[in-house]
Amino acid sequence: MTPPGDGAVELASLVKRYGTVTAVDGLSLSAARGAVTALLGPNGAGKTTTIEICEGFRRPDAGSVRVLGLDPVADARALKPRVGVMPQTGGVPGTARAAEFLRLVASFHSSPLDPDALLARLGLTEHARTPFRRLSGGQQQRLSLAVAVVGRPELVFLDEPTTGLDPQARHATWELIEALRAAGVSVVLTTHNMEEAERLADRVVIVDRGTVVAEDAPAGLTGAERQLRFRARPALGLEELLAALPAGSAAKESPAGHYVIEADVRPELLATVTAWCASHGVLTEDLRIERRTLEDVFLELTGRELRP
Ligand SMILES: Nc1ncnc2c1ncn2[C@@H]1O[C@H](COP(=O)(O)OP(=O)(O)OP(=O)(O)O)[C@@H](O)[C@H]1O
Repeated sequence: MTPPGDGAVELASLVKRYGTVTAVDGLSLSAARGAVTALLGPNGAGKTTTIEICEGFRRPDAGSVRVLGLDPVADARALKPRVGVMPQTGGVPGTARAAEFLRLVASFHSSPLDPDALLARLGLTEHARTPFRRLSGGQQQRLSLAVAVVGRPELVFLDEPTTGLDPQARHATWELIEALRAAGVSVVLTTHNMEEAERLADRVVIVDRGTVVAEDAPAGLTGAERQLRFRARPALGLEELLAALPAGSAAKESPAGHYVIEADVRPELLATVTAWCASHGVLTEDLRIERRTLEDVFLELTGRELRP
């Protein structure tokens, strides 16, 4: 096995089974220090299990784990003050009042952030005295995020930090994550939000069936290839249009009335498509040239079928 690198997180050939289910199946990844690494993957892909192994909450059945160069289980005491954790749910006792609990966590650290300023930043000042279990789902998540970062950790694990948040809270969370990155903190997060991954991540790691299927910077994954997209009336004769395009082009309608042409996008291609539309009495709307989205790449790599 190759020796681990010096990333904030180094995983090599990680395996975790729950009975007959292999949740993590030989997963290797390196999350660079001072960078935001986003794990994307369908439901059940093994993201949470992987993060929980990094947090020392679960032991792998095989493979190696290094977090800030240490073993998350054997070196748990050394890692605790250096690593912040925001679990997918919970993480705070139900009866704990928001501000009291955050101040308590802050008191365990040598140079914490100001808990009240953090509550204000995450829009929780009005709920400072509310017990955790009485907070709304989105407020609970924001408090969990505050708890994860109040100790000025070197590394934070955020499991779906913005799922279920309203747009305001989502943007406040993104800004906080950007500020962490600017301060040199290493961030490993999971998300199902492609916009979030594109906006925040230095590196995106796509996980499927317990293993990494692609990893790169967001722009590296979406590539330089471009597509032509437009809207028009449903059920245009795509085969006929395709026949007019250069060999190797592809065209699809999904959903009805939304067309994508994947081809070498040059001025001549645009001219051919618009000429074909004109000769068939088709008025195109929103005709545009764009890169593949991260969601396109994600669906290509992981397929469209629902996961059990
Ligand atoms: N404690 C457990 N006992 C048994 N099976 C489990 C346990 N935890 C997770 N699994 C199974 O392991 C697989 C991976 O789950 P995991 O929660 O790691 O996926 P995930 O990628 O985080 O999914 P999601 O996007 O839905 O949060 C799933 O098939 C899940 O049902």
